[in-house]
Amino acid sequence: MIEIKDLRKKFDETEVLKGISTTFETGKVNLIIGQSGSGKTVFLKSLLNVYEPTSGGILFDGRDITQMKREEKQILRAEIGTVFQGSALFDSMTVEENIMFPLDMFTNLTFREKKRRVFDVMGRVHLDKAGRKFPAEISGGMQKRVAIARAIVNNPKYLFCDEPNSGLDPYTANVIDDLLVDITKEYKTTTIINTHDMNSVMTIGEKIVYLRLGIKEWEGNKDNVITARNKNLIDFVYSSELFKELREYFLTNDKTSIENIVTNPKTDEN
Ligand SMILES: Nc1ncnc2c1ncn2[C@@H]1O[C@H](COP(=O)(O)OP(=O)(O)OP(=O)(O)O)[C@@H](O)[C@H]1O
Repeated sequence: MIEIKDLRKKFDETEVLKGISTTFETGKVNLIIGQSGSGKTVFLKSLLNVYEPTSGGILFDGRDITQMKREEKQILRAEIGTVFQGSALFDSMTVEENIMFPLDMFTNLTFREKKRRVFDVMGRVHLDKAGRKFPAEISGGMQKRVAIARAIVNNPKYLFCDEPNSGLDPYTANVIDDLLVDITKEYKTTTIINTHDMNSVMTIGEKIVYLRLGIKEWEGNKDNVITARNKNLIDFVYSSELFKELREYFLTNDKTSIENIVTNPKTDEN
C-alpha cells in the first residue's frame, strides 16, 4: 500500500502539486488521469523521489520515502519496477540483456540464476523467442512487453507505469492492459499507471485519481466514473462522442458494468 499525505511540489515559485492525499492499495491497479499539464508526471516522479517533494509524506507500506536516508532509499528502489514512456530500452542491448539489467543493478545473483529469472519473465510476457533480438528489431507492443518484463524481473512490490499504452493500436493497448492487471494480481503489486487512455479508465481502473491543476479533483473506480457528477471529470472523460453515448446508455438502460459495454457492445442481434 502507498499512502500519500498532503504532497506538494514547487519548482521555484510555481506550485505544481498542491497538497495531494490519497491511498493506493496492494494488489490493485490505480490510474492517474488528467489533462496535459495537470501534474501526473511530476506526481509519479515525486513518488519515485526523482523529484524531491517540497512537503508531505509518501509511505510505502508505512515507510516514508521523504524521511529516508540514502541507503534506505536504495533498498526501496529495488522493490519498485518502472515502465517509462517510450519503453526506455537500451538500444545496444538485446532483449535478454535489457531484462537482466535490474538484476545486475540490484542483486548479487549468479549469472545462471539471473538467466533463469529472465527466461521466466520472458515466458510470462510471451516473449520466449525474442531474447537475442535488439529493440529496433521488434514491434512497439513487444518493446512494451520487454519493458514490463524488465520491471517485474526483480519481483517488485510496487509497479509504476507512465503512459504504457502510448503509441499502441487499440488491440495491442488492451493486451498490455490485461498483462498489467494479471501481473498486479499475480505479484500482488501496488500498481500506479499514468494514462490518457479512456479505454483503460473504463476497463482496468480499480482506483482512479483525477488530477486537475495540481489538485486531486476526484477519485473513484471505473464504475463510479459513469455516475460521477463532477463536471470537470465528465468534460475530461467524456470528451469523445462515443464515451458520451456509452454514458447515456449506461445511465438510461441498465446498471451493467461499463466494462461489459466496452468489451461486449450490444448489437441488434444480442
Ligand atoms: N522539471 C520541471 N521544472 C519546472 N516545471 C516543471 C518541471 N516538470 C514539470 N513542470 C511543470 O509542471 C506542470 C505539470 O507537468 P506534468 O509533466 O506533470 O504534466 P502531465 O499531467 O504529466 O502532462 P502530460 O499529460 O502532457 O504528460 C507543467 O506546467 C510543467 O511545465
